[in-house]
Amino acid sequence: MEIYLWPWNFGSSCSLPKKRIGHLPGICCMAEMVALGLHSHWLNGIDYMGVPYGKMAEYSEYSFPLAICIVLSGMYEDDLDNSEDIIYTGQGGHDLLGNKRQIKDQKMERGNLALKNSMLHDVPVRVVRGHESASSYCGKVYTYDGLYKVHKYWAEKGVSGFTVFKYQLKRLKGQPALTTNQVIWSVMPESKYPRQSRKTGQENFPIPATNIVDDACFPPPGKCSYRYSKSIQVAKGLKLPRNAHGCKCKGDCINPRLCACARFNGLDFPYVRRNVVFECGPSCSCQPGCANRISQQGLKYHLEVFRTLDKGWAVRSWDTIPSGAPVCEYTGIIRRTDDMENVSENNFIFEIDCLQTMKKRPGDVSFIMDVDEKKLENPEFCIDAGSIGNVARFINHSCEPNLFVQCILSWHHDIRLAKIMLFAELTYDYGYALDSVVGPDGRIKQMECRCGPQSAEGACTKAEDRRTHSIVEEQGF
Ligand SMILES: C[S@@+](CC[C@H](N)C(=O)[O-])C[C@H]1O[C@@H](n2cnc3c(N)ncnc32)[C@H](O)[C@@H]1O
Repeated sequence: MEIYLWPWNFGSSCSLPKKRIGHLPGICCMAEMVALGLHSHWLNGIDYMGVPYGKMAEYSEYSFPLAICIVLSGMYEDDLDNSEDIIYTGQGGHDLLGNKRQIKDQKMERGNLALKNSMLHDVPVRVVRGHESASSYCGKVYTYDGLYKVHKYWAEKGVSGFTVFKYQLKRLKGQPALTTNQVIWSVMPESKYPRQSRKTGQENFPIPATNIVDDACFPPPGKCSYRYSKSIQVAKGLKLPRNAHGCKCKGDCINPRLCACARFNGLDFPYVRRNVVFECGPSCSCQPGCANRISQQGLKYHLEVFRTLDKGWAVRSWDTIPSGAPVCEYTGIIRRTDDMENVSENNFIFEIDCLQTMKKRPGDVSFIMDVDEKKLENPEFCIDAGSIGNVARFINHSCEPNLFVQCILSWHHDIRLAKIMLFAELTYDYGYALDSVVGPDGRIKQMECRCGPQSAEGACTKAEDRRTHSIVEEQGF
C-alpha cells in the first residue's frame, strides 16, 4: 500500500456527486484524495448525507443527516488525534477568523447530529487528515486514512468554557496499517528549505521518506547516516581538470551549428541515449536556463524515498516521468577509486565508468575525443555517496531497469570524471559483474537480487546470466 499526498485544491467540483457511506470505489486507504467526492464540505470538517437521502429506498432504514466523512486538520482546540483513536469536536460555535477558538455553545444539529446518527446506525465514517506541508501552495496536504466508527459522544465544557460535542471514533480493524505518523517530511534538512535552496545545496522541493514496513527510521542512524547535497563534492587533494572553453551564445543556445558545446555533440543538443553529452558550463556565455544545461536544472519530479520489505530504502515518483526525461544526478564525493577505504562495506559507490556506459549505446564516439579505451578500462574515479549524497543514493538496482545512466561533460571534458545523470525510470542496472568483489573476509561478496520476478528463494530470476540467482557486487554499481 502506498501513500499519496495531494494538495488541497479540489474546489467544489465533485466526480462522485451522490454521497455514499464507506470507502469510495477505486480509492484505497491513504490514496487518491484527488478523487473528488471524498469529502464535499471542505470547510465544515463533517460531511454528511442530508435529509433528502432518507427518501431513497436504499437508505430507508437510516435517520438523516448521516455523517460519511470528517477532516482532521487542527481546526478545533478540543480535538485529540491518537491515530487509531480520535476524539473529534463537533461543528459550530468557533471563531471563523482562523484562531481555532470556541466563542459560543455548539448545537446538536447538522454535522453534529449526523455523527450521532452514524453512531446510532453503526455506520462507518471516512477520515481525512490534513498535514502541514511547505511544498503545497496552500501549506497543507491531505491523506485519506480509512474508515472509523463513532463509539460514543457526549457534551462537555470545552477549553474556552463553551459547550462542545465530543465524538470518540475508532479505526475499523482489517484495513491497511495507518501511515500518517510515518510520513517523514523531508529527506533533506527542512530548515534550509526552500528559499535558501541554491545556497545550501538543497533541492527545489522536499523529498518525503515513508516507512510502513518496519521500525527503521530516517535518515538511517549511525554510520549509515549521510548529509544531503544536491551537488557533487570533491575529495581533499583531488586535482580537477581545467575548465573547458565555453560557447559564445547569448541567452539560450538555440542553434546547434553555432553553439561550440553542441558541436561536440555532433551539431546537436542530444538527450536521448547518447553515449556522452556535452553540456554548456561555467565558461559559456549563455544563460543558466539554457536548453543545453539539462542536468543543471535540479529536480523536476516529486520523488519519494520509501522503505521496502527486502531492499532497504528505495525511490519512487509521484509524478509521471516521460521516457527520456532527466530524473536526478548521482551526487556524492568524487574520489580516486584507489583512495577508497572500506569499499566492500560502502553500498553507495558509483564508479565513473563511461566506457562501459558508452559501449551499451549505439553510435560513434570517436568524434568526441581521443578515447584511449585502454586507459578507461579501469575506472580511476568514483562518486562516493556513503557520507554525502542526494536522493539517487537510495535508488535500487534492477535487472530490468527503467532508468538509464548518462555521462555528461560540462565544465571540463575529462571523461574519467564525467557527471552521472539518471534519466527516466526509477531503477537502473548497476552493471554488476559476477565474482569481482572480495569482501573483508577474503570471500566473494554476494548479494541476492530482489528486483523483479522472484524465485522460490526470493532472488531475481530475470537475467539469464544470473543463473545462481545471486549477483555479486562490483566496486560500486
Ligand atoms: C545504493 S544502495 C540503494 C539504497 C539502499 N536500498 C538503502 O536502503 O540505502 C545499494 C544497496 O541497496 C541494496 N539493493 C539495491 N538493489 C537491490 C536489489 N535489486 N536486490 C537486493 N538488494 C538491493 C543492496 O544492499 C545494495 O548494496
